[in-house]
Amino acid sequence: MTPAARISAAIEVLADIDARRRPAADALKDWGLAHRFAGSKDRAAIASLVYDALRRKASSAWIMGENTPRAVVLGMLRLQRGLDAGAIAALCSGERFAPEPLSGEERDRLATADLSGAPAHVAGDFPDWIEPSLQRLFGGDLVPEMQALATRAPLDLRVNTLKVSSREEAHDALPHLGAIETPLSPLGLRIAPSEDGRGPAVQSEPEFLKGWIEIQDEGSQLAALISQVKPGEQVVDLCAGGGGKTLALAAMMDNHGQIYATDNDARRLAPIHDRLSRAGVRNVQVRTPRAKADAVSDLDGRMDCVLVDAPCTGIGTWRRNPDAKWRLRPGSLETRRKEQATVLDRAARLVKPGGRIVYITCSILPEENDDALSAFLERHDGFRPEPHDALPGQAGLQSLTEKIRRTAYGLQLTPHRTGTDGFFVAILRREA
Ligand SMILES: C[S@@+](CC[C@H](N)C(=O)[O-])C[C@H]1O[C@@H](n2cnc3c(N)ncnc32)[C@H](O)[C@@H]1O
Repeated sequence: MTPAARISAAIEVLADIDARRRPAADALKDWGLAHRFAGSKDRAAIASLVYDALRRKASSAWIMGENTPRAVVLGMLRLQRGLDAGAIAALCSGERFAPEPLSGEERDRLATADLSGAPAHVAGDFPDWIEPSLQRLFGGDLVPEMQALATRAPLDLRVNTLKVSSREEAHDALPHLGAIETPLSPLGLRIAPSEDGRGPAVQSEPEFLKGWIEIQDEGSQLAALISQVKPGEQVVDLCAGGGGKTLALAAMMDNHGQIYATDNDARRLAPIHDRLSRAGVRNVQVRTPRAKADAVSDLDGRMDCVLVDAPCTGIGTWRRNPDAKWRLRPGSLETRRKEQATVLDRAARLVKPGGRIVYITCSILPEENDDALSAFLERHDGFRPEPHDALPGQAGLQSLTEKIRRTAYGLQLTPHRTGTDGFFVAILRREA
């Protein structure tokens, strides 16, 4: 397919996403099935155009003066891909499979594209109804913070110290990936996003299959490190899902002590078994929930650490899932908040006197972070937030100290400040 035909296809897919209010991945898959002539490179390039358009949907529509799939793609080519009006006009030739030629107004707008005067939710590409919440966290940094969340994310890997002695060893075994060391996590390797947004097929690398590396954002690696779990501890990973954090904790504990990994959704937990065995983890007991029974009821009051990687809106991962931002609704935030209260209350019963709850979200909304914790502290006597100034240093992450944003109770990572996904981490200590 020609570059112009790929742009036409991206406009078509965006129209489908809008019309049927469906996830981008589903619309892209259907497009591929209906256009079998398109090869894998074409499909990847179209997906990349669609995701870039979703990242910059509001600002692209703003510069073009209308919110149609065509306007969003044209605006994105200008704002995100840096093409000038002439280059975009050359792509829109109107020839077979190419988009229709630019109108006079489109050409003018592309030539003078400018976001000055745009409201924050347009310049930062996010739904306007969350602006007051984000303003509470970011204040004057709101727009640069949200613009950073609208960029493409790199692919981060975590080196598994249960299998490899050092990050260098894994790095040297994978020279063809062109990875660099992540600046903040001592275990991370980073592969920059490519020009067309395609990543390497890391999951088919022999080193991946041998368990040397896992795909994990640096922010998620840091959140696990901040928990400071140690060999010999008794730990519940209450919202273990596919096990990203579980694997990181097991490596920190060097397979000593015990992690009980559970989740209320057995389907989400299912992939953990293969991942644990590939990673050489031997100190994790998976507790799969059966019907409505509590899978960890025998552990109440006995845990040194309960990790609550809470269900959340996932706003901190919008670089990777840009279509999620336009589907977020106030109702889903309310649902997540109730779930957060439920998991925190469950964690409180598991932790022993002197033990701790590590609360993590991949959100930047205060409602899901500090507010969830202050409501918890109102409901539960005998817990206090761990002073968070010292946490990065205690976790051996001095380089994080200057960069991280501190909130009332926790630490907030963001693409703008720490170059990671948006993660929140706080520790609540149960009094001894
Ligand atoms: C952010 S995801 C976990 C990601 C995972 N820890 C990782 O690092 O890959 C949140 C998880 O919480 C689970 N969850 C939601 N409500 C829960 C509850 N009441 N008890 C336990 N898990 C719950 C969801 O099924 C989901 O898998």
